[in-house]
Amino acid sequence: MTLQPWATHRETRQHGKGVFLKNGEEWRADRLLLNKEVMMSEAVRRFIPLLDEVAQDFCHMMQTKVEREGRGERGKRSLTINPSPDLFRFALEASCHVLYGERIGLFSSSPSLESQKFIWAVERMLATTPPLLYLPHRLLLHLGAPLWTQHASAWDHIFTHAEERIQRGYQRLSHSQSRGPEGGGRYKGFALFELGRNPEVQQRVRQQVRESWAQAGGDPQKALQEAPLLKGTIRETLRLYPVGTTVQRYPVKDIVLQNYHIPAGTMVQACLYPLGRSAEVFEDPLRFDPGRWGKSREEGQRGGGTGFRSLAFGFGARQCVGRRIAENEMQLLLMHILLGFHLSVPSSEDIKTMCTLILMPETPPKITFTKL
Ligand code: HEM
Repeated sequence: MTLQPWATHRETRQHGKGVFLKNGEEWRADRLLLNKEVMMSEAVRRFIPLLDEVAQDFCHMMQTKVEREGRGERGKRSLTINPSPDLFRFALEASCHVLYGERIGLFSSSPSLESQKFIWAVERMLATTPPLLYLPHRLLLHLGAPLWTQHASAWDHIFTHAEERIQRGYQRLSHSQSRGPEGGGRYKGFALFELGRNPEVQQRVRQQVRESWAQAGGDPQKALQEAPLLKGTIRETLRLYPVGTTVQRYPVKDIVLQNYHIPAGTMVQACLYPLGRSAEVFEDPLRFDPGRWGKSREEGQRGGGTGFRSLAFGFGARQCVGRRIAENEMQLLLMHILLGFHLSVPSSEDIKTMCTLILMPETPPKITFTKL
């Protein structure tokens, strides 16, 4: 698996590498700057209202949709849909609002051509990445494979879109070349599904959210702080459905792991899917229980006392730089959905998943939204 052709293409286009592709001191300097912009508590305080605005707009859009297309008595209508396309738009709209300080209008019934093209580019880029990672690049070039051309032009479009916005003077963040919205819609779908098929859990989370929202006086950050089950829901979702399925490291010196000698430079991967479902690590691992994360670190969980159980965003200095954006975006979305809708599922059978670049449902689950 190689990222080299992508890195070379970016160099040709003078797009720079970004933290994702850099290493060593070069990486550290950029990363420290980015941490200030999107990871530190001051930055989080600044961007939460932006995410909250998008989450509330998403729910208004859903309210209108349920009212217009749903069944049942007016004011209490239900609509069963595969919400993935809407959630994907939400993830893009929310990330762009934070990164560029600009809304791109994806909830509109007729988004601008520019926004549509941006969505197509992101979709195209995501769809073409997995095969390109595993097929020999020279062969693809030799065959004149359209896959690579499509991939490269999708990235070009994403960069142009970002650069235009940055040029317009919005200085939220220098373009991070993020793996950003990847998977953004996906794990939200998994979360809605688990809440839908676990009505008691859903009710418990909603109860906490109602109380915290009522007490927060419209301050979204305060509301999240007082509703820890929301964060637990995210962790629980990513435990069972880790969108990035592995975390990788290359030890800088020889180490011994579980009595295996690992030479320096060997790629070592933690496989998050089996980890999250292991009875050696989590008590009753298949139970969706957001409350398990609120308990003291070791209570209700098995194994030694390392705390390295929630690894979906990686760990340490190289952990996901978009983590605070993704966590808060998701919590705010769930908060507003739970305040406005009851969720249920037409089928509570386990979702079959497949792993391409990220973990995806074989068939996205359908969710019934009923207005409260
Ligand atoms: C559910 C959402 C997301 C998940 C599960 C996720 C997961 C991850 C993981 C596992 C890593 C590797 C961490 C490590 O090796 O320790 C990573 C890195 C990264 N992520 Fe995310 N990510 C998400 C959303 C985002 C968002 C929204 C952005 C940007 C806005 C982003 C930008 C990045 C970047 C730039 C890196 C590379 C950081 C570096 O190497 O310094 N991610 N992500």
